[in-house]
Amino acid sequence: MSKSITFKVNPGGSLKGEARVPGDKSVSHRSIMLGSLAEGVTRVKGFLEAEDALATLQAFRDMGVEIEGPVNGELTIHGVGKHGLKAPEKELYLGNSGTSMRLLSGLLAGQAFDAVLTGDKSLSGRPMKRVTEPLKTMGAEIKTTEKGTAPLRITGKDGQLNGIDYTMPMASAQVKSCLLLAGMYAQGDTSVTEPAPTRDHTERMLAGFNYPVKKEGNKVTINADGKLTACEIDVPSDISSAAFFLVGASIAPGSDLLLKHVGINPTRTGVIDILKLMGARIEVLNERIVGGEPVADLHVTHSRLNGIDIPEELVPLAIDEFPVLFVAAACAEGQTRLSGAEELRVKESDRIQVMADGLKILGVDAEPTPDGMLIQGGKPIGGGTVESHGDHRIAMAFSIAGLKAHAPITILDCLNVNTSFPEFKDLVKRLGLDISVAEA
Ligand SMILES: O=C(O)C1=C[C@@H](OP(=O)(O)O)[C@@H](O)[C@H](O)C1
Ligand SMILES: C=C(OP(=O)(O)O)C(=O)O
Repeated sequence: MSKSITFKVNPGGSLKGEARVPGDKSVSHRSIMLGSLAEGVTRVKGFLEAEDALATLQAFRDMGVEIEGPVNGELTIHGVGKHGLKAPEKELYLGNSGTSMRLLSGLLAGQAFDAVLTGDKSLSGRPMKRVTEPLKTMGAEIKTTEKGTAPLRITGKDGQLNGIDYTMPMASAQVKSCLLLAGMYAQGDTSVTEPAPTRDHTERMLAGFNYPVKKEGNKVTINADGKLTACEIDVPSDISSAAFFLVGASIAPGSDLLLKHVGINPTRTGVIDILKLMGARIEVLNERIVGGEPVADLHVTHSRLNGIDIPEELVPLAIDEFPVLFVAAACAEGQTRLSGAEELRVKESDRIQVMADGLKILGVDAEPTPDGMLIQGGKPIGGGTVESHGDHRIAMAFSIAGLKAHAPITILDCLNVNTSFPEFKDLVKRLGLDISVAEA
């Protein structure tokens, strides 16, 4: 029986102190995938011990990879080499994780065995044709439901995939990474061109494992000629988790927070740029490179925010941060307009509709549009009961809204916070939010 969890947030407070949020989810997924395919033993530090990354870990155990840990975020992966995975005895269940399913579809298309990928209700409703169509052009055999959704039934085409030169119709790091992983098993070059820059953790980590990958402008190219050599991976803290605190400290008077060791890869820092355009006070301190990824400490204090038109080029660079950025917009003076963000409609929930519905319940003037939202901010935020629709980022975003609300906020269906940030409620409470959890 799955339990249900409700967050109850009392209004007001500020966020103060120092924190290190958990490891980056995107980097954690990729550390398991590439570590498993490498030759030798890969050691990972800072791994995200949350359901999504653990689903990827379990999938590789199910394909015969010996992985020790995680213990305090540390893993030891005994790589089996590019051709060493074994046929799983059962379906690979990937829970709520779009990244696991889309990246694995590419990786498994060229194996010497068949596999079936399944997920929870939310993941089973998300579009998979964006990966299965280009993979089929490469010669892959993958069956979806009629709607183009999971389960994905993959017939391994060992040695029979061909490279392609593919221009993505949407800016998606998952599609790009899926095709690059398939390209490691294809004859000839596989090139992926992106319409706008997206997170490049796959490319960086491939280079870290010494696998040749070429980048020219917005085109990335790979082929099957390389091999992965085991390495050490230090996963930075997830800027997508830090985002809740960046917004919380910006909107709550008296806040002063230091967030340590946050990944500031330029393909992920849209949230900092957008908040700064709104007038946020965020200092990027102690910048350094850790295991091929830029990292810094972020110091954020309260400031007055103004509404803005969010530049469209920043959208893919902040794609997971919009639920909480909508809360920032609700607290900012004047109008904030988001456009060019239709991808938000196909995440764990329809993040445009679900946020607009919840903000309206709290008395915020929020109008959804097909590809974004219009928010008239600066008026008092009220209390009420909102639905997270089982989407972790919605649950955490409405919790942060409590800092500026005038009455308690109850958020239903919050169990899925465990997919990316199981420590959220304890950490945000320690830093100053009056949050409690009720289980049913
Ligand atoms: O590649 C990744 O790790 C991710 C890419 C993004 O998805 P899209 O590629 O669908 O934009 C993002 O929303 C997701 O949380 C993680
Ligand atoms: C969209 C997300 O993840 P995924 O696509 O991996 O489910 C997210 O974490 O916000």
